Amino acid sequence: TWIYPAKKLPPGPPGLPLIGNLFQLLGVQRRGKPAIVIGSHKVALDLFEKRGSIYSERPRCIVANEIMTRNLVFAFAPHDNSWRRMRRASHEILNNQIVKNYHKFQNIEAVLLVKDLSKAPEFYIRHIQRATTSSLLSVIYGLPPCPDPFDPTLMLVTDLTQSVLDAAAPGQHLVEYFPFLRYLPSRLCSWKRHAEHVFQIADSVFGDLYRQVEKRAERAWLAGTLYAAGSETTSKQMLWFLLSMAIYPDIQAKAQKQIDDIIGRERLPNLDDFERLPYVRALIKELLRWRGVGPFGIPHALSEDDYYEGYLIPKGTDCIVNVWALNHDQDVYGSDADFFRPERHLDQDGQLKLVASRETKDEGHNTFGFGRRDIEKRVSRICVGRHVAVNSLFIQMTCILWCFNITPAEDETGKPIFIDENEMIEDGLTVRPLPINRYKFTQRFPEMEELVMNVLELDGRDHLDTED
Ligand code: HEM
Repeated sequence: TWIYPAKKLPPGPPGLPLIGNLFQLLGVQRRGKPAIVIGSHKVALDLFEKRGSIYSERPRCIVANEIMTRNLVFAFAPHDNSWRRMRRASHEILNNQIVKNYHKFQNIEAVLLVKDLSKAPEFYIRHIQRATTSSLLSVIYGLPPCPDPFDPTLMLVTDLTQSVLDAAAPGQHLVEYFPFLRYLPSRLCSWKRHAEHVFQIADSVFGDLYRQVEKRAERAWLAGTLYAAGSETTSKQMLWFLLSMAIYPDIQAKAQKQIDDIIGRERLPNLDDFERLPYVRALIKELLRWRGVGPFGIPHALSEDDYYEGYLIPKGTDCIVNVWALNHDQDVYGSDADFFRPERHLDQDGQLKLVASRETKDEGHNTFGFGRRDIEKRVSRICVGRHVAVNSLFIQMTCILWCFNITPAEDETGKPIFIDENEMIEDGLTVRPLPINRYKFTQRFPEMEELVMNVLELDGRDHLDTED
């Protein structure tokens, strides 16, 4: 990071690292590319929402976008007509109204999830990935649930998504700063061979999935993008949920009390309970705020010169938001912003309320990114899958809390292991908790298994036994 030399450009940090600084707007250079790092709600709102039409470009990303996915993943693609077509098409199938049609898939996946957790809790990460990914297979491709947590296609899509996320993280490859390296022959560059290999595999996997439902392969990558973008993010957010429940038992107990009061023990929760469980919804908002999976979101870029507060921001500038800092801003969330406290999203009657900042809209966090909601079909880059994501989180979390008490696993001496909420693994653009086997799932009442099997039987899914 260097200070940008020209006087009228935003001020740079004298030797400060990029992450964690408290400036509202920093002008920096990343190996010759102009960039700004935004650390304030006001600046993010001014630039990405009020001036969204020119701040919705994506930075050029040679490896992730041009080689690995040939501009076909619209999440990283330029803000052009092809992006507009794909954005509009995904809005049509993922908007707030239409997502109600997917409740049935999400409900049944959550029931399969708790069944898997009770049978083989040691594979909790795979169970969560399976449930999230499989419900997206149903939403996007109309395919039936995939019961096997080790299904080769699901595992391949997880690996492909990880390769793209890694390659898209700022600073991963020298070629992003010296674009002429792109023209070196593949045999001389392992990064290029890897990127081309990822493209071949992804093209064949997405093509095969798409051909199972329709012959028109040209939309295979659009569907593949939604599938890949949604599965990794939502599963990692669920891993943070398990961690938060294990280390905040009082919050777990409050959520369970509301679930027990409203739903009782005679039936499992489903997505029709959404409005009736404000504490669980506040818990989701708080989870996305406190440990959002994307600490820097996806960078935007500026498509024409702009002046802001007297500073020139040149066309082509990369715009990175320190989403983590915004989500932990004490001016917005108070002096306890670093703590996990769902109550901050509730009023004195226990109903959801807007947290202090109008900039976060009704979401109460910035983890789904930026852009105007009213014109999101045409301009905005805000996460197009956020309604499906919140519904998946809601039903998976509610079913787990209804069935189990989540506690830290015990060590060989029988003592609960210590789980550090600040330890995390960075996977390119996303973060997740450490993957050690660290939770105990204790059934809350004996009739649980029978009720779960009844639901699966009624749905015709009782034959889906993952142990086979
Ligand atoms: C907890 C879950 C999720 C999180 C935290 C998340 C977060 C994000 C973020 C930060 C962005 C970038 C926004 C920006 O540029 O300002 C984004 C974009 C996107 N998300 Fe999500 N997402 C989640 C789930 C999903 C799901 C379930 C889907 C699909 C079903 C999805 C599809 C997409 C797509 C396609 C984009 C690119 C939008 C564009 O560039 O126009 N996401 N998401």
